Amino acid sequence: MNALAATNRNFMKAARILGLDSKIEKSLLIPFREIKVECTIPKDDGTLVSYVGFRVQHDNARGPMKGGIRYHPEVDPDEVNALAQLMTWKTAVADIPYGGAKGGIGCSPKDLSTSELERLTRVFTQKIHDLIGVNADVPAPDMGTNAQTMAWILDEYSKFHGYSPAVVTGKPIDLGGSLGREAATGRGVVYATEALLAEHGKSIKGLTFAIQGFGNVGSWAARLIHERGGKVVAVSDITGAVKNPNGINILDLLQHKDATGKLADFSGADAMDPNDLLTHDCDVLIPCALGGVLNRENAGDVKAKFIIEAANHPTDPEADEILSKKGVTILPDIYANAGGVTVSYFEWVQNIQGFMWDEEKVNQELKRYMTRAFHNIKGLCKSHNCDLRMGAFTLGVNRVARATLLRGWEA
Ligand SMILES: NC(=O)C1=CN([C@@H]2O[C@H](COP(=O)(O)OP(=O)(O)OC[C@H]3O[C@@H](n4cnc5c(N)ncnc54)[C@H](O)[C@@H]3O)[C@@H](O)[C@H]2O)C=CC1
Ligand SMILES: O=C(O)CCC(=O)C(=O)O
Repeated sequence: MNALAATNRNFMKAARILGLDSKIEKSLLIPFREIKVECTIPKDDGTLVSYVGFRVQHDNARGPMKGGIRYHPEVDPDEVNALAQLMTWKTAVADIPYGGAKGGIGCSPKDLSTSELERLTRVFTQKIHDLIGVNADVPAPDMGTNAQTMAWILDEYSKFHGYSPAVVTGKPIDLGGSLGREAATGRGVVYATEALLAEHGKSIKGLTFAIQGFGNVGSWAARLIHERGGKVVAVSDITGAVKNPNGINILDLLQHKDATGKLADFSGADAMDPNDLLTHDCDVLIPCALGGVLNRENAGDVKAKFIIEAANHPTDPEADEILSKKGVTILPDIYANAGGVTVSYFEWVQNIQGFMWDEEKVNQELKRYMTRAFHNIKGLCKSHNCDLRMGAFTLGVNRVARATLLRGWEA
């Protein structure tokens, strides 16, 4: 099932549990605005090449729209639409004053030079600058983008609108980025995991973890789990996969990856088939890469008892059903990976106030927001007798529906 059909299905299930009327349902499902732009840039050799960029602004009932920008060859309008909708529910679950948006460019960032990436980002910003803004829509990094990408957007946007650091989050610290934002999604994943495990009388220490994706989210989650005494027994990324039943030394693996650009040939672990990562023997599985990776083909073979959805939409609804029948507990994306956008909110607040928080305060507040959201979700699981995904969806959808009604937008 494609990402949009799956996301709509989860939304409809939540809407039924909440008893929303059909007018509200429709108003919440249809995106506020969908933008598609052509971005033509000269390559370093002088030839022209065109890319298609998207920004979907899903909903702004609770505040400015918020969400990352992805650079990946498989970016398509339906997926961006689904990811924008997920952002609306995610910001509401985290209870931060935002709506949802997402953007992307269909390109392969690893095949572009730094100057080509800069030109592409600047052209994309020129095409969307009048539709984003500090109080309208605030982009951030996602797969294939990073703090440097945000710096280029900030600079290009500022040429049109004056210096506006709060127009993007996930910026470099030197340009008003927040301490702790780079690690925030992975750190939030770890706080969420701790909250879930505590409910089951367990802790990270001594449990085994398999992690798919070793970029921003995966590498930070792995490092913090390792720090807490969890055993990361398998890690994969686009370059390959490694395993060690006694636990991989993540700091050494990070050094190896930095030095060689790949996971393979790491002396502290054995090579494994990346296709086996999701079904590897472990207590906790953390997908931190692409969407739709858990599906009806592999869900039956998953060995983990807990899945923490650090990636967006890693679990297809068919896999959801199979896994729940097997008794696997899934912590859903719109909660589990909300740490990134939560610290993005702290960054935006700091920029607007012109005041910088220290990292300890950022991490403390992040933990408070993640723990509060977990207890809010559990409360709804109890009252609606539903799983964690529906607990999170009903929490987010209800908050957005209430704001929509209060603003008189239901007609
Ligand atoms: N960066 C952020 O703050 C947030 C990211 N997310 C989600 O987390 C996921 C990862 O994002 P980032 O870490 O930021 O991206 P990234 O670009 O930093 O890293 C992506 C990682 O996935 C790996 N990967 C790509 N294709 C793969 C494959 N077929 N098999 C195994 N690994 C593969 C890459 O090699 C890389 O290690 C995405 O789903 C993103 O939407 C969610 C919330 C916030
Ligand atoms: O930090 C942000 O604004 C958005 C992060 C994001 O794209 C996500 O949570 O999926």
